[in-house]
Amino acid sequence: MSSAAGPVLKQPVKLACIQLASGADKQANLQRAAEHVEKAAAKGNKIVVLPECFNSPYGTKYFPQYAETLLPSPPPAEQAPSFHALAKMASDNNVYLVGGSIPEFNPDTKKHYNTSLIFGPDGSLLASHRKVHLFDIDIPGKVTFRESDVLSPGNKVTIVDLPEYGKIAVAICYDLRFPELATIATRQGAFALIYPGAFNTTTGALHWRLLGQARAVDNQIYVALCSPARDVNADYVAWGHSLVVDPMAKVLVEADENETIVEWELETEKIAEPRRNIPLNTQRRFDVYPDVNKGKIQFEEP
Ligand SMILES: NC(=O)CC(=O)C(=O)O
Repeated sequence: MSSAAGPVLKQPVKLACIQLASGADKQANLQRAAEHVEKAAAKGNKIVVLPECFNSPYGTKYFPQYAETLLPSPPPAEQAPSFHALAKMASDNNVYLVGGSIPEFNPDTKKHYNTSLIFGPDGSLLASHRKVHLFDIDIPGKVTFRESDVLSPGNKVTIVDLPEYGKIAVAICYDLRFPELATIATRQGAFALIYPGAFNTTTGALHWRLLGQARAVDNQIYVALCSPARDVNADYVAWGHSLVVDPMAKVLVEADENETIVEWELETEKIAEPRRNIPLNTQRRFDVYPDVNKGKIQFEEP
């Protein structure tokens, strides 16, 4: 559904990306995430974001090992410790929590997914997003990765309504490279595109910041990218550099590669002004590009 009014941020809101250093111990990762969510909340952040695969190392061999079964929802505690830890982090700290992503297993279909769980301040699950575009690339001598060896893709654009603030869109890492998903989310009224992600030292150096700025300027809304901290001893070395970009594509805050929290207050007028001054929203020519999906099609997921 297209939002005639465009993206709306109802009031200023502080957003934090936690650039978490995580390792092989899931319980320790959850504990560390909880400590950082508490720190971010204590500084007034109301939307807190964790990185992709924050509860495990990132790699196809790890997905089945760390996967949790998330259905039925809410799942039994022993089946989904990360789900329950995230719910508690959100409710203990009264924040909206974009819970990075975790590997998910659906025992009915026998499929694995890379899934982000989004919780409200009361600890209830508001939405989940399964990575739509799987990270299958081969840059010889640099980085080869095939998520599709193990994972299945999600098949929807994920918009989450935060009643006091407005709508956010959540997608995961490689999804950032696909502008269509971002523009559909924007037309549905999202004021921010939030991507837990884990680019690497090859593609991160080339494209992470550029893509964050590109999605922001394409859509004239905020973009937040949340990476794990870099661990040079990991199988997959994350780029780090979590950042927040404004609707004019200015990078407002950016981490280096170390564990840290980046935060920024998002402002209503910072969205409204560029949209008044450069009114892309009313100038689109869908008559010239009729193959563009105007965001009406949503697929149900099992
Ligand atoms: N890890 C990803 O999903 C994406 C990535 O690293 C890239 O696009 O580059």
